[in-house]
Amino acid sequence: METTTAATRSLATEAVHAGREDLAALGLHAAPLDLSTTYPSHDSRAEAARIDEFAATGARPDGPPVYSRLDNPTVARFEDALARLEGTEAAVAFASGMAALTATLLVRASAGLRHVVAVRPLYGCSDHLLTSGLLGTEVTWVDPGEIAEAIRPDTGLVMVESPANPTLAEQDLAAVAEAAGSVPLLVDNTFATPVLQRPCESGARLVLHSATKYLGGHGDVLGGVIACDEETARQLRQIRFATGGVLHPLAGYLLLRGLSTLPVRVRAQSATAAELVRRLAEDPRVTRVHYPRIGGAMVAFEVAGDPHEVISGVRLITPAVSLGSVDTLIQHPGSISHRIVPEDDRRSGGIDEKLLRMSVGLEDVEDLWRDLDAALSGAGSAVPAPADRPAVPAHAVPEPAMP
Ligand code: MET
Repeated sequence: METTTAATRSLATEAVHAGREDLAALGLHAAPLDLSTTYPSHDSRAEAARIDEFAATGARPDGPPVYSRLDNPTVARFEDALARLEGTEAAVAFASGMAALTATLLVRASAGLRHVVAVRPLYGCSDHLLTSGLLGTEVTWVDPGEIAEAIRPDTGLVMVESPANPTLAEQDLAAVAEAAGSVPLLVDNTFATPVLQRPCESGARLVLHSATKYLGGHGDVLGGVIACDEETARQLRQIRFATGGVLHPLAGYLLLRGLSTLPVRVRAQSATAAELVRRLAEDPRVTRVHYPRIGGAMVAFEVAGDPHEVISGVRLITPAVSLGSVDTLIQHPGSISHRIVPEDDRRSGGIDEKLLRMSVGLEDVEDLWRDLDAALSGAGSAVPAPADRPAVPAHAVPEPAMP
């Protein structure tokens, strides 16, 4: 049931082996980290030919690399592994998820297809990039049922995020792909990860990840990636070379390592999230809980009281934007992740001002619940801000008991 269409090996096996098949033959166990920005060659005729070939096709150059804005072997390992997990022919990595989305929009706009049809909510900065028209694109925001009728001759992309940031609203991806017809569908799969959902199996042509989140998994690497067919990957590589939004090789190294534990992290974090959802749903201090049918480690909930008091009250849970790390994070989308989206647009995307978004980590569920329970009661709301705080240990909340 976990097999990908591209291989007979299970997802768990691919997570630890994909992108590393040549290591034993190289006499290596861990993937090498190649930090070279440039590569020596006495054969400039051959280098010229490789550059010509890349400019003409966007295919990954054969032979020795030329320059790291064009191609990097460590990043390529991460790309190969992610493509395998998503069941796509290729993947192209970028400096961030926003760089990945930018490159996708530029690929389509450079073909004269500047119009995008999109469904709210999306991650706040994705919404902003489309709404602002910063890249010369134009967006039509629609309900899922209106996609087909919104498509125009110059529509280059249909975009959805499912489960969506921050409400966890889900789309029927097969129905959306059907409605998109011949227009490529881009699905932001950051929240689900390929462990829970592989959008290309439902007809999506491109899958976007903020690799910063679950793929990296430890809150210490910024990156983005598009998984897609090789023809699209070639266009994305050409845009990446021209605009320079490359992933750093150290980030590529960390992301490849992060993929090894992605299936176990997602499963363990999802089990804890499901238990927290059960408790939140029964709690009178919580007016609504959002949790997707496919599961996952993201939980969103609306509180009866002041959501800012919950943020100020957590002690074990980190009050910070971002998600997908081994530790639990909580944030107020109206103030941070979706602040850049105008309030009316937030509302039309179902983002209530009482909504909190929590990314559940690998801590013990009882420790998390104790912290959340205290924060919901406003127990920590009287604690002064760090600058005014007397010299007490930062971890005044008891350390989690070890089993
Ligand atoms: C800069 S705000 C958001 C970062 C991240 N994409 C999130 O949704 O948390």
